[in-house]
Amino acid sequence: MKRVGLVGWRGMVGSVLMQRMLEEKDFDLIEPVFFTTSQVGKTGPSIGKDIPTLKDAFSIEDLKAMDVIITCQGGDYTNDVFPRLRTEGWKGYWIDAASSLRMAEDSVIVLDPVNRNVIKDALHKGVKNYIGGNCTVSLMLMALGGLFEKGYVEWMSAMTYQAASGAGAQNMRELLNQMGALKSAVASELETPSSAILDIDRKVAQAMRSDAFPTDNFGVPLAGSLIPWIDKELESGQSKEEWKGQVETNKILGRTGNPIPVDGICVRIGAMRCHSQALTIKLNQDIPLADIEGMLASHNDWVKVVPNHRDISMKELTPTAVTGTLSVPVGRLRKLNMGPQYLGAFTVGDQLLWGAAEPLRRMLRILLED
Ligand SMILES: NC(=O)C1=CN([C@@H]2O[C@H](COP(=O)(O)OP(=O)(O)OC[C@H]3O[C@@H](n4cnc5c(N)ncnc54)[C@H](OP(=O)(O)O)[C@@H]3O)[C@@H](O)[C@H]2O)C=CC1
Ligand SMILES: N[C@@H](CC(=O)OP(=O)(O)O)C(=O)O
Repeated sequence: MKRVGLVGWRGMVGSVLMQRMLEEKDFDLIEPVFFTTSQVGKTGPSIGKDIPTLKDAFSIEDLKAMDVIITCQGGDYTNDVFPRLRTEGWKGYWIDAASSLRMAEDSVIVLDPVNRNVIKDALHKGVKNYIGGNCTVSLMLMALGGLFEKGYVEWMSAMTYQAASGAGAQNMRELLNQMGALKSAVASELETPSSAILDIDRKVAQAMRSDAFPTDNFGVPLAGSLIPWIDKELESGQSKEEWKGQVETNKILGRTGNPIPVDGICVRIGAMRCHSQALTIKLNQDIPLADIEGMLASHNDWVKVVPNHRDISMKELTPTAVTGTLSVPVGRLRKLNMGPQYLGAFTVGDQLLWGAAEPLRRMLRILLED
């Protein structure tokens, strides 16, 4: 049995990974060893079998004893520990949720329903580093994999509506506290049906702009508003989240030259853990809509084509419908006014499942099969 070290299993992404590994009985197939940066020697999680107490996630000696390490601990941890482990001669497989190593030459971005061939090729060539993709990119490819697989995408623009969870657990709490603060600011008016809506609106705006509004994590209000910037600012004028769209999509698809252009604007909105994206796709030929729907629907087991009608879109193509599930609905599919090669689409996905944890545990399964 492979000895698999788990780092970051207690965090938000790590907890979702643990839940999925338990559901899929992954622990039956491995000898798990749990690591921590803060609780060395304490009892590990309950996984239905005996495990050693928690080991030090900074101990290169302990980490070196692993055949595989899966980490959801974050980029700072990766940047610190990974180079030291490799310098010390560790030859095991590194599976990571953080972005640090994604664009490295000796790594593969894993999303096996889309790039199983790229992963398999890399394994046979001896590649040891397998990194989960950016959540918006992975969710977009799960939805549109059918079109990319057939080579029909000339370029794509993604306008995103990203959930609070992408910024971290504290940000999810802050979003809810902001919602609560807004409700409290107008609680009595809301209970009085005759109160004027513009007075309510003025009080809400005042609350959002007041210094007392809870913004320690986001820096600005999100509830009742939005944030049109995610991640760092780049010289190109893109946010780093927007930059990832093209480079990661092309790397996942295994395209080395002649990248498919992908660009857009990434926006944080007040959803909890589902990212949504409005996509404009330029096809390289005029493909009938029914064929496009068929290609998308048959690409993988999780994508679901939602017919382009009002009621079903409102019910099934939303964060409310998708949250906590592996389903990736794609809908609002129609040819745009710009011409028959221009396709509009809208997709939603849980950014902690297919956007973060699920590709990692599936990579472990591929290693166990290999
Ligand atoms: N959030 C996201 O959407 C995505 C995140 N990622 C990557 O995953 C990394 C981890 O993200 P995320 O899971 O959100 O990070 P968290 O902040 O939830 O967890 C990170 C670590 O913090 C420590 N920790 C300290 N206090 C607590 C506590 N009260 N509860 C739980 N853990 C605690 C744990 O380490 P210990 O047990 O060692 O103390 C834990 O592993 C990110 O840095 C990013 O690189 C990737 C894709 C999406
Ligand atoms: N940047 C994403 C979350 C994330 O962690 O992305 P990455 O894994 O590319 O750093 C968001 O804020 O929604």
